[in-house]
Amino acid sequence: MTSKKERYQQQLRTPGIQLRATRSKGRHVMASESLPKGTLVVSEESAAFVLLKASMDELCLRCVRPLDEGDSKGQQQSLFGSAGNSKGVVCGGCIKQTYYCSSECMNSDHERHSLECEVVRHLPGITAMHSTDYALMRLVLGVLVNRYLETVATMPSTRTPTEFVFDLVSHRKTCDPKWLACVEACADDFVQYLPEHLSIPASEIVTLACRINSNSHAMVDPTGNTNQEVGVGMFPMVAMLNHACAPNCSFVSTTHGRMIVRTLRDVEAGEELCVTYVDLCTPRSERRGKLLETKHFWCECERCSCLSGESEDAFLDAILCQECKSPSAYYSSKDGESTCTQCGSTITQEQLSLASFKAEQAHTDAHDLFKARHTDSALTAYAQFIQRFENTVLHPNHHLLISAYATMMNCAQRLRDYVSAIRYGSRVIQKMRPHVPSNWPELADFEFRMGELWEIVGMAVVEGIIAPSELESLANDGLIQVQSGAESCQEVGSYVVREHALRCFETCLSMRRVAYGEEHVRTIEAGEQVARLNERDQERPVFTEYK
Ligand SMILES: C[S@@+](CC[C@H](N)C(=O)[O-])C[C@H]1O[C@@H](n2cnc3c(N)ncnc32)[C@H](O)[C@@H]1O
Repeated sequence: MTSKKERYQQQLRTPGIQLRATRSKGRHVMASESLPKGTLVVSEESAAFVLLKASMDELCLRCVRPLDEGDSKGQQQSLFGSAGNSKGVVCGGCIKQTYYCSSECMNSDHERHSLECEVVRHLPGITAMHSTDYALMRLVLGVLVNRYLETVATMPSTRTPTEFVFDLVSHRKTCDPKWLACVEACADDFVQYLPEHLSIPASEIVTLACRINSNSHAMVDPTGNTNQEVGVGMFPMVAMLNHACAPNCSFVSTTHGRMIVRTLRDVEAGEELCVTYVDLCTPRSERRGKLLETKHFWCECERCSCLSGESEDAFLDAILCQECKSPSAYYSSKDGESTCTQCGSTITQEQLSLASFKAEQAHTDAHDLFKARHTDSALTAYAQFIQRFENTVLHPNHHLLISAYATMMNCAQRLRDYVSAIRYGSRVIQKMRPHVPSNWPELADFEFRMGELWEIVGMAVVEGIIAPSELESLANDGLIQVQSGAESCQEVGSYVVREHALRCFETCLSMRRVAYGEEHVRTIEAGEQVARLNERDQERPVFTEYK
């Protein structure tokens, strides 16, 4: 008989990586030898996963491919009754909640789905009645079904065994009581519908829901086209990695629902391998608050323990000194008064809070317009926000500015103002870089988008749609060398594509090789762009439009 620890270590197959457990850190993953950047730490198939409601009729529940890529395109068939979708194959038994790309996928999932179908049918009603998350309860069901199938398995499975899910921390005692009360009421109804062989006390359903809540991972668009979250799954080995606000690893989902963790930089033997559970560009207090609320611990990582002024972290929510406006200064607060670390001028705590509040309010107003798709008005509101607060009130690396420029980039792209989108995008990269590790996947995505934008702009110049003089705003920002004026549109445009688009795609490629690995669809996509531009070419650019 192998011990539980050995079974865990067998799952973490990578040499040089060890699972440890201590009182202060709980279980965690260590590098037992030095690991170069880009080392695959874990590659795991979920113990169970579900698709979010918005993706349910877009992706196959079996292979997670888009439904219209399956061979049953346009067919309407069902193992359980009538079907009503023009894409893929739908189960009529649980009424538009389970779709497959092909009848092969449907048939191979039949044994599993037949165990859950009846409960799934009632799930929208049960979860709505108790204000409980549908995906959470469907994942509870998925785990129970997979656990049952493991006990009767005749076929070897590549999935991580569900026994590891039942070992994860639940934090049930420290959960939000209101949330817990809803889940408890929901569990009471839920167990009524469970078939006999899945039967389990309602209280255990609640603990399982808490485990899922504390340890699940979002799965993103498997096509690699967007960062949209499409599903959520249980990856118990990935869940062994603790959090740090300056992580040395990141996790990304792959096509077909796997989750992989890779090192982002060279790691020394004896270092703990960590990922992040929160957005790294949010201020320390926000990160800590979110971790406390959702993961039930107070973050004491190196970045959070750094004293103000010793790290860039202090600037994420810093108000500029109203006297000296120095970007290397911040207000140090004591006894209700804040003193500038550079010039010593003081400001009251109320004045400081008011300045932050006004900036946050203006930012929220602009963002609301964006969400309502009033793109022109949103862009105007953001421009006013920038004019009013950047360099006067907010520190240049303030998190609201990062978020504002990222949304302005989206707005400009929606409005097909690609030159402005480049300007905003370059600000995002510049402001984000100090707060994220090298080879950070999100930063690589921005580089890719910048590559696309530079190529669009370059080709538009070649074709005379954009005059070279229109690039002046980029030249003023130091983003492009000013041309002498003697060059033709063809020369200027080609220069833009070669020197800017290609460089961005190359940067993205080298980052994704580390964070995603050579075989990931996103690395391949970046490699293809580099190869295409290197071979260049008179063809028009192929780009995905931002919606
Ligand atoms: C996904 S699990 C990580 C594995 C966990 N240590 C275990 O023993 O199962 C997340 C939980 O680990 C703990 N944790 C993760 N990172 C931590 C950190 N930096 N400091 C303290 N606790 C942490 C918290 O209890 C958190 O809810």
